[in-house]
Amino acid sequence: MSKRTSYERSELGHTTTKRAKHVDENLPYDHLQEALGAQDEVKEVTKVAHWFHPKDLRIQDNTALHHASELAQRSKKPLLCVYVNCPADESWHGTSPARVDFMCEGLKIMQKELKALNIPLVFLECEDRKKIVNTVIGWFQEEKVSHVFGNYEYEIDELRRDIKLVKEIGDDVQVSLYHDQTVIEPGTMTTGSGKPMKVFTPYHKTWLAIVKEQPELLDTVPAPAANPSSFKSELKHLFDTPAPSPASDKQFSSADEKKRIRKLWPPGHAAASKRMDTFLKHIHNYAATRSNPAKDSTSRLSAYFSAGMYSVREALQRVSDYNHGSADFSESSAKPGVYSWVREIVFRELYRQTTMTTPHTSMNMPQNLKFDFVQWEDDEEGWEKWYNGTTGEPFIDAGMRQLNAEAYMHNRLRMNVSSYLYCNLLLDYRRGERYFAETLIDWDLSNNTQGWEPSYTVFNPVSQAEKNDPDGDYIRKWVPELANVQGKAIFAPHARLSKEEFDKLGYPKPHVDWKMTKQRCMERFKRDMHDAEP
Ligand SMILES: Cc1cc2nc3c(=O)[nH]c(=O)nc-3n(C[C@H](O)[C@H](O)[C@H](O)COP(=O)(O)OP(=O)(O)OC[C@H]3O[C@@H](n4cnc5c(N)ncnc54)[C@H](O)[C@@H]3O)c2cc1C
Repeated sequence: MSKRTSYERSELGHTTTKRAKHVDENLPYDHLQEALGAQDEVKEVTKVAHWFHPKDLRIQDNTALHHASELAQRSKKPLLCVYVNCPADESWHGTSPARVDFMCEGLKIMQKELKALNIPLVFLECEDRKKIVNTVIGWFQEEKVSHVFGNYEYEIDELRRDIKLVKEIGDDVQVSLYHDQTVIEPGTMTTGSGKPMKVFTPYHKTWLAIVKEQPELLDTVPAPAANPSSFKSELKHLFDTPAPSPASDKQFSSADEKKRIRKLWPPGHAAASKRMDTFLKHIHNYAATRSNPAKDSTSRLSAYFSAGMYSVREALQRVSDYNHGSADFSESSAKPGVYSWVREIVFRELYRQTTMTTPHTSMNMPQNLKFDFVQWEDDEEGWEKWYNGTTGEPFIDAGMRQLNAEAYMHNRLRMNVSSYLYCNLLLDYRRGERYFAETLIDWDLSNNTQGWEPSYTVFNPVSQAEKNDPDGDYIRKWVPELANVQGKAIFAPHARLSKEEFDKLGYPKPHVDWKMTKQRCMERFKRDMHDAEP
């Protein structure tokens, strides 16, 4: 993948902890609610538009699109769809070439699907991310749109974008936003004292109870109804605007790479649905095998959820059908595979709630602000070895090589390589977080920032590999230098083989001593965080 490995200060840069706390106390989401509530109702419908964002790229079970369609049908007015392509926004967020290509191909599929319903999907180009709102408002005015629909995005910049939209769109256009990314609306699950829940175990328990009580939360909505065919000629100028293609800094490094990634990750709702079919055939094994990366037994649906090509409601509907029609996904009622998979979806739900209710997590700041006081090291050699997968720790190197080859990494490895980066190499975790964003096809700000949230747990890559890759097959697959190493030596070849045997492999010796660097990390965290006052 043609990707960058050194980042500008502004890309990793972050605000002060004081400012972070201020933002948390003045939620952009609340300001957006206020702005939406202050709008006058626009009674006369001229045209209805749905504005797609990079997280709702599907026409099936798309909440805002469905409501837009209903209004258009009721008022017998045309439904139009729009997407603003802003490469500068993608670069700002660090979106990977694989993900940009996946989205561009997905948009082409949607344009065709919508055209078959006589609904145009118009692509607007915008060079400056600060001008996205003005670009789209200009188009709404040109097309005399009276009602705009969209789904919420919970990251701070996107909430601010929508605040600007509502405030600047003018009195004769009404904006309506819907919750679409989750089963339970973010922000609504609160503790006894009315604060948003942040701890997984109680959140999970409550989530399971709510969904069991209200299985209708998993109901899906139909794709939009067709515009009358006469609109096809009336709105001729809106059909077939050229779909965006990846910008020059988002190109694959070779035609081979493009072919390989596209084969691994075919875009669109139909491809996601097929993947779900396959996964349901194996879901019974999920609890037992999900942590073994060699088994590759997880759903690999994350790219589809993160681009919104598949809705979690639709996925959970399918799981509920498998679960004998029941939305009781608790440990005591559901099969272990079902319980365990839904639990991961609940992590995803909690992380969206956290993004919305702790907005500083979208600002390159750790959730626990004390981690912002840690003095990180400048081990450039370690950094280079980490991203190339040549640290000399086989499990870490296998994970990083999978990431570089597939634009995806198994969850167990994500946990290990992140811990290795900020604990053992003691490098700023934000560098790894950004590298993930610029490489993963499934990059998702909520899951990525919260996956990278630093902690005191230091994973031991040798015992982790012994436990989760017991036969060493995952390591053998991704680190071919070790393909012929037998037995337990595969997990720590430098320590477990003779010097002569090791030297023949052409594999590097460990860049750092794990035990010593664990100790260094504990001392550093304690030293820098103990008296820190965010
Ligand atoms: C450091 C780090 C960074 C991560 N970055 C991302 C990211 O950018 N995008 C992303 O989608 N996930 C991220 N994850 C979470 C997780 O690794 C991936 O969602 C998972 O590996 C995707 O594979 P799958 O679809 O086969 O998952 P499955 O095991 O089939 O799980 C089903 C779905 O549940 C959700 N999910 C699974 N695990 C988690 C988790 N730990 N946290 C939140 N949601 C989860 C995903 O949407 C996933 O598709 C990260 C985890 C870590 C530790």
